Amino acid sequence: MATSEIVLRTEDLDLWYGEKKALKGVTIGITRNRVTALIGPSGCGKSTLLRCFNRMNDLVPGCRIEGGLFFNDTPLSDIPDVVQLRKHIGMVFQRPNPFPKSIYENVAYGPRIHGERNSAALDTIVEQSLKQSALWEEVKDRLHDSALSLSGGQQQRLCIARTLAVGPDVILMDEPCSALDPIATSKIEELITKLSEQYTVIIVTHSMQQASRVSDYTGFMYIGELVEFGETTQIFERPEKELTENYITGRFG
Ligand SMILES: Nc1ncnc2c1ncn2[C@@H]1O[C@H](COP(=O)(O)OP(=O)(O)OP(=O)(O)O)[C@@H](O)[C@H]1O
Repeated sequence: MATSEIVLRTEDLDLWYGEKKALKGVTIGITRNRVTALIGPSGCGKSTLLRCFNRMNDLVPGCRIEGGLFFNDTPLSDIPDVVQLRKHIGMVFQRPNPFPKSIYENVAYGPRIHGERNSAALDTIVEQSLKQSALWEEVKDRLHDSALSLSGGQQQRLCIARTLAVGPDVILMDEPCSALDPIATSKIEELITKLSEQYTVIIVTHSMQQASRVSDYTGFMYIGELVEFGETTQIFERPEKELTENYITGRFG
């Protein structure tokens, strides 16, 4: 595969939280404009790996990383400014976490931080981002209402809009539907599929159904190791490793 198709990559990546080794020799390449799902039992290191990609682990005391971690072939450690890095690699968390501000201000916040002051330009970014996150029709008449007045599913789509507003390449999603009901979940899943036309998405999920519905590639992790990685259909229909098969058939979890 041409390197240009790989947007993010790790090479023999180890990570420790103090004495505890949470990632063991993980090598993975994330394909541009595709959805990659990370699955595996609780505590296997899915979120840890996801957080490596936008250096969220930098903030964790005692966390140490060895091995390669690259964004478009540039080592992540060479990128001096994590604010700039996170403009390119945005993140959506498990629980929707809008700021206690208006819907408009939530989306305009990032572009403002990155220097956009023109109000017409901000209006355009807010409208486009809300359209891309499939929220515009529901909120266009109440942009100045508090974001906290939205439902959980709407708040999560607002958080996605907030990420899109700064023009990222990659969107990291850490169990984005785990706090949502089935209808809100299916809206987010539809959105993920649509977003992958333009963005690269990496999603951590506990739901194998969700991984098989939304992703092109799946990585199965177990106790800090990436046991198997490949096209989602292959992982779910013809896993190569017995451990993967045992997990996806529900023999342990
Ligand atoms: N900030 C931290 N400090 C110390 N240990 C941590 C920290 N974050 C995670 N860990 C440990 O690292 C291991 C991997 O955790 P991680 O959250 O990445 O797993 P996960 O697969 O995402 O789990 P879950 O599915 O339950 O969210 C676990 O043993 C966890 O306890």
